[in-house]
Amino acid sequence: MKLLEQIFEIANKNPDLIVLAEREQKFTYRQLFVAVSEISKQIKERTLVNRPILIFGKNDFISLAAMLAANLTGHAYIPVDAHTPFERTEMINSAAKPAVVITTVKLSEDFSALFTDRISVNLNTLSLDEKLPELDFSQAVSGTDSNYIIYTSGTTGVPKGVEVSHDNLVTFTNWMNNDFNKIENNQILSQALYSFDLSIFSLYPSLTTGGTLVSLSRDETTNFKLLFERLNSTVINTWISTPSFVDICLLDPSFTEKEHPNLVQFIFCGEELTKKTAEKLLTAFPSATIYNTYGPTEATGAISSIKVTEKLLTENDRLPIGFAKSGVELKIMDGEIIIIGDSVAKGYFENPEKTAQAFFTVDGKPAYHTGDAGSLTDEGMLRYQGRIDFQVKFNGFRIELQDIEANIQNLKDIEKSVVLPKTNDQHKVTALIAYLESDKTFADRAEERAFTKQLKAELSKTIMDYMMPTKFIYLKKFPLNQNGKVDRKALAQKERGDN
Ligand SMILES: Nc1ncnc2c1ncn2[C@@H]1O[C@H](COP(=O)(O)OP(=O)(O)OP(=O)(O)O)[C@@H](O)[C@H]1O
Repeated sequence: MKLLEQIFEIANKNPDLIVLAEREQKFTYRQLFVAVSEISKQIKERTLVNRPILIFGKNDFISLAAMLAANLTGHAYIPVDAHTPFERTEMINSAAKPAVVITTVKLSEDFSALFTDRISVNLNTLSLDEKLPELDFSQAVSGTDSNYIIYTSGTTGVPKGVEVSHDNLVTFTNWMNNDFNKIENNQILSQALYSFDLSIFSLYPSLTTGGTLVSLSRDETTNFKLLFERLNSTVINTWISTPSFVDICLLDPSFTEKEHPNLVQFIFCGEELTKKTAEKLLTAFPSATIYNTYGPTEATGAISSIKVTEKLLTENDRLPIGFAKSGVELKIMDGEIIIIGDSVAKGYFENPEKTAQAFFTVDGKPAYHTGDAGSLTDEGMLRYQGRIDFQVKFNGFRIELQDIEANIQNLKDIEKSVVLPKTNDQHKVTALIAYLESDKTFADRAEERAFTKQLKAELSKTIMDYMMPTKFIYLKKFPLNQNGKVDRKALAQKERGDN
C-alpha cells in the first residue's frame, strides 16, 4: 500500500484526530486531506512536466499538506526552508529545475522574482471545513518513484539533492513503527526543519500510526522563553531531535520527568550523542527510553539504533551507534562504514558524476560510502569513529579529530568539544584548535592558562602527545546550524576573530 493511502486510512477511520498541533492552532487528519485535495487540484490545473515540485515554506500544517499534495499528483517534493539564504535557494532552484514551486509563506521581493512560476497557498485561501474528500491515489508516488529530494548543506560547491524513493521511505517508516516503543495516540515532537531529513523521523511514523505532530516553529526553537512556554504546556510522548537541541532543553530546570511524566521516549540522530548528554538526560528522565540512531540522508533517515542504558554508558567510553535495521547490511571497507540494502537512496538528483563517486553496488544490492570511519563488533554492533574528512595529517601523524573531541568531552567541566585544524595557504595543518563548551568562568588569563594546563595533563592520559591540541578556546555555548547541529564553520570563524 502507498504511504499516502496508509495515512488516508487513518483519516477515514478517525477524521477528527489531531494530525498536527502548532502553537496557535490544531489541525485534524480530515483537514489535512481537505488541504491536500485543494492543493493537488491547483497542481493539476497546470500541465506540468514530470519533475519534482519545490516547496518553499516553514515547518507547519500548510507546508506538510503541500508536500503530500505533490506526492498525490505523482511528483517528488523538494522541501526548502523559507529561511534559507537567497543564494543557496537560487542554487537549489537552478539545479532542481522544478516543475513548479509551491510557496506557503509571504515572499520578499527577491524570492518573488526568483519564483516567477509559483502556486501560492495559505490557510486563508483554503476552506478547511469541508468533509473528508474522495481521493484518487492512482497517480500517487509509489515503488521506486522519488518521494522527496533533500539538498544537503554541500560543504563545497553546488548542493547535492539526495533522491529518496517511496520504498526507501516505507522501509524507514516500518522500522520506526516496529522497532521503537509503540505509544497509543503518540504525540511526537516535530522540531527539525522539513528540509533536514531528521524531520522524516517525526512525519511518517506519526502520520501512518495516527499520531500527533507537535510542531515547533522557528520562533519557538530559537527563543528560549517561547520554547519553554510551549514545552511546558504541551504533552509530548516521543522526542526526536539532534543531541545539541536536547542539550539546550536540559539547561532548563523544568526539563525533567517530574514536569513531563508523559515524555517516555527520546530518539536522537544527526550527530554524535555524547556520554555527557546521555547521562544528564537519564538523570532528568530516569524511566525514559533513549535511543541513539545513526544514518546519513543518503540512507533515508537512519539505519542503525541502540538503546542507551546505564550499563551501555558504563561499558563504553564513546556511545556505539547500534545494530542495523532489517533490510540493511553493514560493512567496514578500509575503515569506512558502508551501508548496503533497501535504505540506500537512488543517488544525487541528476548528478551522475557525484552519484558514481558515492553510490555503488555490493552483490547486486545498492550500497553507499558514508565517509564515516567506524568498526563493527562480532555481534554486529556499529561504532562510529568520526568523519573520514575530519582526519588530518599533523606533523606527519594521521589524526582523527573526533577521537580527540571524544576524549576531551569525557573530562570534568567540559560539556562539548570540537577540534579543528588550522591550515596555511598550502593547506598544510599548522595547528589543532580545540573549542570547549564549558560553564567555567575565568577571572583572568592566568586562571584560564592554569585550567588549560590541568586539562592537558588529564587529556595526556588518554591521547597520544602528537594529538594534543595547540590551542584551547572556551565558549559558554557552541553555535548551532539551522539543522540544530554544532556549526563547525561558525566555530572556525571564531578562531580567526580571536587572533
Ligand atoms: N548517532 C550518530 N553518531 C555520530 N554521528 C552521527 C550520528 N548520526 C549521524 N551522524 C553523522 O551525521 C552524518 C549524516 O548527517 P547528514 O546526512 O545530515 O549530513 P551532514 O553530512 O551532517 O551534512 P551535509 O551533508 O548536509 O553537509 C553521518 O554521516 C554522521 O557523520
